[in-house]
Amino acid sequence: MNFGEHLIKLEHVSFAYASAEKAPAILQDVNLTIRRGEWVAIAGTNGSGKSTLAKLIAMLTPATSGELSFNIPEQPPIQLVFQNPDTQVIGETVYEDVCFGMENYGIAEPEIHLRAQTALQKVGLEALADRPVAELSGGQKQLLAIASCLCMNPPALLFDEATSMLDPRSRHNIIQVAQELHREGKTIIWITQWMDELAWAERVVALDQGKVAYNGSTLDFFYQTDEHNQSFCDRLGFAPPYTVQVALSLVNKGFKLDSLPVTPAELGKIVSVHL
Ligand SMILES: Nc1ncnc2c1ncn2[C@@H]1O[C@H](COP(=O)(O)OP(=O)(O)OP(=O)(O)O)[C@@H](O)[C@H]1O
Repeated sequence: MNFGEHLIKLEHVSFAYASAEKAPAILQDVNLTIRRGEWVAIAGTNGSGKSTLAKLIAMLTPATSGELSFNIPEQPPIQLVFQNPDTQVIGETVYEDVCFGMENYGIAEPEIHLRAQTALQKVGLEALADRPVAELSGGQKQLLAIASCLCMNPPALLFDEATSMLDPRSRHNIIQVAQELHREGKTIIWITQWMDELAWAERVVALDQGKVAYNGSTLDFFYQTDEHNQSFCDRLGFAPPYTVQVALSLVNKGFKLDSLPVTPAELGKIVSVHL
């Protein structure tokens, strides 16, 4: 797949907290390019530096050394969806909340209304516009957080473990909304510890103790093995998603699969050829 020009580029970027001078840097010599329209997943164990990298990419904190360049004329360039939607909710009602950021940006009233309606529709919350935010479920609050981001019309959205507090149905909803936004051309940066969520990404960047341990295709992350028959996913200490486990088990039993799946739908298609 061909992506547009680079949106964000990190060259030899390191980050250390001033308060932890003697400890190793949280991010070490990170080189990374994110292109316009791409879906990049950033994975890694607890403490590997994912959220720190998110803060740098979102310009919330400066790097200690190295260079970050942004090729984003739009304002605001990136919007973030955090793990806990309660940290992002400000308004009393759904409608008020979704309008808050736009008011702060000085967007004119008729435009605010139009954007709010469009964004709420996109995440399926239009019927709840007058509902107090306090009465929303966690999943609905997360959809509201996404709607608030969309109102600002950023070219890129960064989801920092945005599904980790949600039940499977709400998780599915959020992923579907993100997929739709990606189809519309938004750049998606998806931070996660859920290996099955990597399936939607075009590229996986895996962090290990602050360093980029892998930067490549999702397929290779799960299926390319070293001399010890360990994939990148195995080496980072994660269990591969169920789809990959089933495919590997079929291959081990002697099935010749035409291609290797990362999503359940791909697995279904491949297996149906053998029926
Ligand atoms: N304010 C701080 N001062 C010093 N060290 C910090 C601070 N905030 C985070 N750290 C350390 O930075 C490291 C990376 O944290 P970060 O939150 O980026 O990791 P993460 O991969 O997002 O982890 P998780 O999956 O648990 O959210 C951790 O070792 C953490 O303890």
